This record gives sequence, C-alpha cells and structure tokens, in this order.
Amino acid sequence: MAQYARGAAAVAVIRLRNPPVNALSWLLVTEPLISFSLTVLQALEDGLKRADADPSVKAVTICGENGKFSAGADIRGFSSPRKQGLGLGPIVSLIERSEKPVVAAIEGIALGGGLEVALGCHYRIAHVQARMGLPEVTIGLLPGAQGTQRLPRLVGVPAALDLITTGRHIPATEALKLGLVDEVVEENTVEAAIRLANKLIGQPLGPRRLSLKPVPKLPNMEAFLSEALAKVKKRAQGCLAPELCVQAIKAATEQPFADGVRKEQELFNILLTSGQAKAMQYAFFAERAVEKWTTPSGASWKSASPQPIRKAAVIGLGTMGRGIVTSLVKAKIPVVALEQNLEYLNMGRNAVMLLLEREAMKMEQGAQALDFHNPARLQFAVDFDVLRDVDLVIEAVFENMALKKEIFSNLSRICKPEAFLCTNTSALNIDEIASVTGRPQQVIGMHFFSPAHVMRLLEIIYGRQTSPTTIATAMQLAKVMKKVGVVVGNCFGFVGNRMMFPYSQQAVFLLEEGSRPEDVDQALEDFGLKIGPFRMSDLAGLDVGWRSRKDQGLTGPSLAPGTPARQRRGYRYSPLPDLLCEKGRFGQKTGKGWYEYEKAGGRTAKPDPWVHSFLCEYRNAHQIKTRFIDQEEILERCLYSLINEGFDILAEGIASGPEHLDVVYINGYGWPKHRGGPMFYASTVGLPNILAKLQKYSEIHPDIPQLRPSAFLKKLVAMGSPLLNDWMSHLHKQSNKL
Ligand SMILES: CC(C)(COP(=O)(O)OP(=O)(O)OC[C@H]1O[C@@H](n2cnc3c(N)ncnc32)[C@H](O)[C@@H]1OP(=O)(O)O)[C@@H](O)C(=O)NCCC(=O)NCCSC(=O)CC(=O)CCCCCCCCCCCCC(=O)O
Ligand SMILES: NC(=O)C1=CN([C@@H]2O[C@H](COP(=O)(O)OP(=O)(O)OC[C@H]3O[C@@H](n4cnc5c(N)ncnc54)[C@H](O)[C@@H]3O)[C@@H](O)[C@H]2O)C=CC1
Repeated sequence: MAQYARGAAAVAVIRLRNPPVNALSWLLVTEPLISFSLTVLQALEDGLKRADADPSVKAVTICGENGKFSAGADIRGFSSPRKQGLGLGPIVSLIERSEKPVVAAIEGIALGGGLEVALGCHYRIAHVQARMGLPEVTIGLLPGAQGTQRLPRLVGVPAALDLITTGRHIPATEALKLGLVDEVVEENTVEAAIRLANKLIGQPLGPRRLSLKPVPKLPNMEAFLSEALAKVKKRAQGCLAPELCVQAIKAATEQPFADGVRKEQELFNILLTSGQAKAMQYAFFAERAVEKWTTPSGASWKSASPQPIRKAAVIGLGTMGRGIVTSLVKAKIPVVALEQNLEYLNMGRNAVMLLLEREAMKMEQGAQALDFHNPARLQFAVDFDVLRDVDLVIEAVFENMALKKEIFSNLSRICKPEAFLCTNTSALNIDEIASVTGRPQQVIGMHFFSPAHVMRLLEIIYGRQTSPTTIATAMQLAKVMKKVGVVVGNCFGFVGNRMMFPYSQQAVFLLEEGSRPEDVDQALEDFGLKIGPFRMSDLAGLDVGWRSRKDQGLTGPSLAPGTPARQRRGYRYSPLPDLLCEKGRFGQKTGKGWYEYEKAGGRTAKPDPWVHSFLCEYRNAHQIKTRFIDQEEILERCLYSLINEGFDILAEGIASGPEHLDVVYINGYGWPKHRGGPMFYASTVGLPNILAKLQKYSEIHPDIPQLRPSAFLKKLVAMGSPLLNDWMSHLHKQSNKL
C-alpha cells in the first residue's frame, strides 16, 4: 500500500510501502495492522486524490518505505489473471497533471514502473547512492507506463535508447549528468524533497510536465533509429523486447504524446502475450530461487551460516586461474596467486595484470579502486608456505586426478585447519579429491566458466561429506563476486557438462549422417544459443575433449586392438573429433578445426571445404548413406537429448529442481533467456511431445542410449504432465500408469 502523511505544513508525503522492494502491485496487499486490503496502485491514486482535494496541501512528495523508492511493477502480477481497473500509466498521468508540485524523493532504487512514477513527478531528487533504470527489457517487456514516451523527452533519444534497450541500472551521478534527476543529495532525501516542494509552491508547472515537451531533435533521426534497430536486433538473438523498445521510442519521435502512449500499449501487449516475457520472468525468479539451496540430506540456506573470507588463494594461473584471481580482486578479497614454477608464475602474473588493467579501465575509479599493485591485495608466489593464513583456496591446475590429489594432500597439511579447499575441476569426482585431505567436510567444487572473470555462473558441487557451512560459504563467495551460485550434487560433469555431453554427441552424429558443421551451428544459433556446438568446440580447443577421451580409454594408445571404429562399449561412437585432432586441427588456437580461421588464434570461422570433403570421404569409408537433415531434426536431436539428461539429473537428486538446470544453462552455456532454460523450454514444447520425439529417434538409433527417454520424463507424462513447479513433488510418488 502507500502511506499518506503530512511532511511539513503544506506538503503531503505519499510513501510507497510493499516490502521488500515496494513493488507497485495491483495484487491485494494485506497489511497486518489494518483490517482491509489495498493495492499499492490504489493507495497511490487515493493519496494523490486526497492531496488534490485538501486545500491546505500545496505540494506533494512521493517516496518509498525503508530507503527504497520502488523496484517497479510486481513481476508476479504479469502472469496472474488480468484485473480490471487500475493501470500504472493513468496514475503517472494523474501525478503529472497535478496542479500542486510533486517531487520524487529517490532513495535506493527506482526501477521500471518505479522510475516511470518518478518521471510523472515534476521534480526528481536522488540520494547519491540511488540507482535508476528501466529494466523491463530484461524481463521481456518494455516500460509500459508511458516511460518510452517520457524518457526521450527528458534525456534525448540516444540516452533513452541506451537505457531502455539495455535495461541497465545507472548510479545517481550518471542520472544527474543525463538530466534524469534534478539534484543529487547526500543528506536525508525525503527531507530535501519536502524542502524543495515547499519552495516550488506557486511556481508554474507547465515546463516540468514531460508529456508537453517535444522530443529533442537529431539532425539524422531516421537514420539514427534504423541503425539502432539493426544493432539491437543483432544483439537480441531472437529476443523480441529490445526491438519493440526501439519501435516505441521511434513512435515518441514521430507522434504526439497520446498517440505514442497508445503505440506503447499496443507493443507492450504484444510482448506480454508473446511467451518470451513469461520465460524471462521465470528466469528472473529462478535465479533468486537457486539462492535458497537445499541438499537431499536436509541441509539448507536457512540453517547454514557462511564463514567470512578475508584472504583467498588460487593455485594455477592458466586459462581459468587468471580469471578467478581477477574475480576475487574485483570483489576486494586479498588474493595469493600460485604457480608451479617461476616461468609459469611470470606468465600468469602478466596475464592477470592485463586482465585487471582492462577491468580497471571499465570502472569509474579504475585501478585506484582495485588497488591490485598493492601486495597486501594481490601477491604472487611459487611457495605453498604462503598459504598458511588463507581462509579459502581455489585450485585450478590441469584436469588430472593424480595432480589434484597431490595438491589437496599438500593443502590439507599446510593450510590452517578451518580453511576451505575448493576445486575448479570441470568433471572429476569431488569425493575422491576430498579423500586425501584430513578435512573432507571443508572440500567443495567451485566450477567457474570461461572466461572466469566474465561468466556469471558458478556451479557449487558438494561431496558426500561437505558440510552445510562450506556450501553456505561458497554461495556467499559467489554472491560477493557477483556470480550466480548453483548448488549441485557430485557426478561426472556435474549438471552443465553432463547435459552438454549428449548434445555435443548428437551434433557429431549429425555430421556423420549428412550435416555440415555450419548447418548444425546455424540451426542452434537461430534457435537463440549464443554459439553453436562446433564454433564452441573450436573456441574451447578440440584437444581438451581429446585428452579426456584418451584418459577414459575411448581413443588413443590404450584402446584395445580390434575395437570397431564407430563403436565403444557396445554403443555408437564417432571418432570424427579424434581424427581432426590427429591432424593437428585443435580449433582457433591452430587456425583450423571444424572451421578454418584467418590464422592460428584467429576468431572468424569460415566453412572449410577441406572439412566438407573429409566428411564425404569418411561417410564413404564407413558406408554411411548421406541424407538431407532439416533444422527441425537438428534442434530436436541436440536439444531433446540434453533435456533428457536433465530429467535423469533431477531423478538422481543431483539438482533440487528444474530451475537449477535452467539457471546453469542461461548463465553458463549461452542458452537464450527468452526461452527460459532447457527445462522451461521442455515444459513449453510439452512433455508428451518431447517424449514422443525421443521415442522416435531412439527407435531409429537404438545404439544411442542418450536418446532413450528418461524414466522420470515418462513418469511425468504418465501423470498428466504436471506444471514445471510440481515436477519434483512427483519424483517419489507412485504412478499407477507405469
Ligand atoms: C530491486 C532489485 C535491484 C533488488 O535486488 P536485491 O537487493 O539483490 O534483491 P533481490 O533478491 O533481487 O530481490 C528481493 C526480493 O524482491 C523480489 N522482487 C524484486 N523486484 C521485484 C518486482 N519488481 N516484483 C516482484 N518481486 C520483486 C525478488 O524476487 C526477491 O524476492 P524472493 O524471490 O522472494 O527472494 C532486483 O530485485 C531487481 O532488479 N528487481 C527487478 C526490477 C525490475 O525488473 N523492475 C521492472 C518491473 S516491470 C515494470 O515495472 C513494468 C512497467 O513498466 C510498468 C508496466 C505498466 C503495466 C501496464 C499494463 C499491465 C497489464 C498487465 C496487468 C494488468 C493488471 C492491471 O490492469 O493493472
Ligand atoms: N578451460 C576451461 O574452459 C575450463 C577449465 N576448467 C577446469 O579448470 C582447471 C584448470 O583448467 P585450465 O585453466 O584450462 O588449465 P590450464 O592448462 O590453462 O592451466 C593450468 C595451470 O595450472 C598450473 N599448474 C600445474 N601444476 C601446478 C602445480 N603443481 N602448482 C601450481 N600450479 C600448477 C599450470 O602451470 C597451468 O598454468 C581444470 O581442472 C579444468 O578442467 C573448468 C572450467 C572451464
């Protein structure tokens, strides 16, 4: 609701109140101390009307409870049935039309509909620590309460386009430079706003009503907007909202305010009913849901307390270690970085310094804020003795069990007893690594994604003996590093890489059957994935998987003589990636892989005629009949096999819900957020459809076990395909149809 009070003699104060973020709910909010329920919007409207009707009130201040203006519309409300009556746009108009000056006192956050309310006010004062933005685009919408029409009138088209199409939050100081706020204060913002409101009494308000102002002209507006549209579409990869945001702003430049508002509503409704908004709002809540972790043994975020990490260490400064060090320094945690010898240490140090210099350049106070030249903040060493006083170690050495065990055994001996020992392994067994330490309860997997200082995902893998405190500490550290921690169980490849395996495997099988790498990549990139499997493999390096397959005895000298080329352990196997590696084609690093590049280390993938003829020869040699494979089959085989593995992961209790898998895929594997993650996507395709397709492909390819439908998927279908939220409650229920 909103509380109405008198701030000073002639100023009414309307305080938005709906904890925790003062969302502008059109759902009923029940106040514990009063006997009726009121929506926040209704209460805001009532407050405005009351101020208007009271002749002793000469001005109004709008603020939010608990130091937060408002996080905007209540996102949960978008998926609930439409309530007739109040909308936010008409209330913003009501504020603007007021004959009494209205001042917004912005503390904490003014986001989305919250900022639109402030844009309706005649003046805006912000606290220096406040943040503002129109993040609707990130939840598949556009600012639908006249924000696309008012903001360009206030800050001009280029700034409005930037804010509305990226959804970024800006600090008060930037808002002041843009003219979004009139004043930034360090003192009590509400008191400052009341003082200003008092001064404004009797002054003309016409020039302060944004709907009456023209949009500032640009000499080349049309060309500017078409260029912006092209850029935004390219970046959006199939997500509709950014494009419609541009269209709404374009309407502001071409039409009178009222017509622009009608266009905004029309575009908003398209987005609201597009399905993409639902997926993106699911993703918003999924990210918050995974913070509330639980494990099958009953440990949970509620009862476990994280330990403070005052100093950390990273071992191994290769591809991953250097990014991890950078993330810790950015999080202002003092770090010790270790390598195996001075030569590697110098290489690692140079790489880390380069990354930090680049990060500092992006920051307002730059290098000064990070202070990474200070040895108390960042120290490099080769001697493990420096680890005696650290609170947590992250190991990022080669993916080799024997080496990791040697390191953990040393760590267990050298580090103080309460220190946490973490491994960045991408697939190895956490319990086996923990077994060589005297403190398995303090051993945990912290699986970063490359590049580690950029990617938001952090898979946090608990072993059999990992304590709840260790999990809580790793989760807290993820948060401090501004990463999304997802707690998962211990199995080969954990969640992300385990689901990736059948997907990549299908991609290669499709090449055997007739596709080209660029066909498969294109289909998946058109679906919205940031990068297709072959471009990804070239980027990561084909040698990484090759080494792992050799370690598993699937290829290389340990393969038993006489093993059929396309079969391992009785199932289908494709030696194609191994054959490429044998020819030295490791991807971008060697200038050749599934594609060819301009040079070793080049980035531009070009379809390679050599690969095409190599594939033809391979098919001929193995008497595989080439056929045309359409986009539909490429998508179904790659994506449904990945989803199928996801159902097995859920059934085994490796992840505690489908939203965990979805958060992993959106934040670590470039899955398009507007499709909500693989498990959400499965729920939109319909579980019976996924099951039917898997059954079909599995009948055609009985030698590929990954296409055999998961028992859990079958069970859910037999139970009538419950909603995604209910899947886990059916895990242990008996189905009489099975
Ligand atoms: C605000 C944050 C920056 C805070 O971050 P942090 O401190 O890290 O805390 P969190 O864990 O993220 O959040 C805490 C807690 O709050 C929940 N929450 C946060 N924001 C919202 C929200 N906007 N709505 C609901 N709940 C919210 C969050 O889930 C947490 O709770 P938990 O999940 O239980 O743990 C950060 O949270 C953030 O960035 N929030 C999102 C901000 C945002 O995206 N705002 C934009 C909202 S959309 C909007 O404003 C749209 C508009 O422009 C107005 C549209 C006008 C509508 C016109 C037509 C509508 C037609 C459809 C309906 C018809 C009904 C009618 O007729 O009226
Ligand atoms: N490269 C990637 O994309 C990802 C890798 N990982 C995992 O991260 C770990 C590291 O991988 P990368 O960084 O790619 O490897 P890398 O080969 O780039 O770097 C490993 C580093 O460890 C150092 N090292 C080896 N033995 C050491 C010792 N005894 N003491 C100190 N340092 C030592 C090496 O000198 C080297 O610099 C592996 O477990 C890998 O599986 C996890 C996620 C992604």
